[in-house]
Formats: sequence, C-alpha cells, structure tokens
Amino acid sequence: MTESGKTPKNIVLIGFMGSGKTTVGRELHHRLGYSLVDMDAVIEQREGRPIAKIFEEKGEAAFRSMESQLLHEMAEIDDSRRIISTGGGVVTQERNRALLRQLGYVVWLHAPIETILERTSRNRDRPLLNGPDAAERARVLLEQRKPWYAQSAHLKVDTAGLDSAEVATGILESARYFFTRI
Ligand SMILES: Nc1ncnc2c1ncn2[C@@H]1O[C@H](COP(=O)(O)OP(=O)(O)OP(=O)(O)O)[C@@H](O)[C@H]1O
Ligand SMILES: O=C(O)C1=C[C@@H](O)[C@@H](O)[C@H](O)C1
Ligand SMILES: [Mg+2]
Repeated sequence: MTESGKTPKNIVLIGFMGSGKTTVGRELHHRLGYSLVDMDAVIEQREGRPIAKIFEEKGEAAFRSMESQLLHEMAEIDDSRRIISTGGGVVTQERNRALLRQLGYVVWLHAPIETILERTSRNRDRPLLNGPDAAERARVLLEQRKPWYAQSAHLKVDTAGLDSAEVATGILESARYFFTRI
C-alpha cells in the first residue's frame, strides 16, 4: 500500500514451480513496458550463483531469508509499474503472504500437477524437485501450498491448455479492470 492508500500498479505473479511466473512475467514486461523483477533471478545475481547452489551451500532456510528480505525491500519502495515474478515458495512464510497484496495485483498462475511435472521435467534448476521422488514431493508441496496461493491472490488463472501469450492476455484484461476499480 502506498502512502496515498492506493494499491501500487504492480502485477505480482505467484504460483507453483513451473506454473509460468518467469515466462509470463517476461511476456507482460514486453507488452506493458513495465520493469521486470524476477525474484529468483535477483537472488541469484546477489549471491553470484544459481538457486540450486544456494540451497546446496547455504540451505533452504537461508534462501527463504533472502527471499523475504527482497520482498520487504520491494514493499518499501514506493514504486509502481513493475511485473514481479516471485519464487514458487514465497507463500510458505506468513510474513510474505501478508505483504503480497500490498505490492499490487496478485495473480495466481495455476496448473494441474501433470502439467507442472511435464514443464519442470525440462531442466534441473529446481532443488526441491531434484531426486528420484520428485513427483511425489511436488504433489505434496502443491497440495500444501494451494490454500496459501488462494488466500494471497486477487485472481486465479488456470494455465493448462493456454500458452504464455494467452495467459498474459487474460491477466491484462483483468488487471485493467482491477486498477480502474480501486
Ligand atoms: N502457459 C504455458 N504453456 C506452456 N508452457 C509453459 C507455460 N508457461 C510456462 N511454460 C514452460 O514451463 C516451463 C517453466 O516455466 P517458468 O520457468 O516460467 O515457471 P516458474 O513459475 O517461473 O517456475 P519457478 O517457480 O521454478 O521459477 C518453461 O519451460 C516454460 O517455457
Ligand atoms: O517452490 C519453491 O519452493 C521454489 C521455487 C523456485 O521459484 C525457487 O525460488 C526455488 O527453487 C524454490
Ligand atoms: Mg521462475
């Protein structure tokens, strides 16, 4: 929330790994000309190593602190017109959930587990989904997080069967309505 009490005109993408936050974030950035903050990419840049290495060398708890710190920094900047692509686990911490809606219009990119597994099988960048029991772990994590995504979001978009351009179009239509309404 800004000092004037208005929600900043940022679009915040939340959702599980492989739901498309990075891909759709780039699409919205190109279409709207808003600046793009991909939280995972910012943390990787700050740490000078990929997420998987941060998990390996510093542990998940350290990564979660960096993620919360960055979210707080973004909430402090009284700035608008950003696309914020969060990490898939940003909703796991209550202090983060409390902040998300203050940052802007929060969109939950949803996809069924089969789609998630298919999309995330293309690379091994996600430390929580590496290893032999990855599919079961993804199922459990997704079920655990669904209520948190739901309570944090203004809008849920089911992305199965839509390409990233179509997802972006749907978000833009709803965001235009949201920002004129508030
Ligand atoms: N709507 C879509 N339709 C088909 N493929 C998609 C769609 N959105 C994303 N993808 C593909 O799924 C993969 C994962 O997408 P992406 O990296 O954007 O997910 P993410 O939500 O940012 O995941 P993470 O939380 O791990 O950062 C990529 O290969 C991307 O091209
Ligand atoms: O869902 C998660 O917990 C994660 C998602 C990614 O975006 C990264 O933030 C990291 O791999 C953890
Ligand atoms: Mg991403």
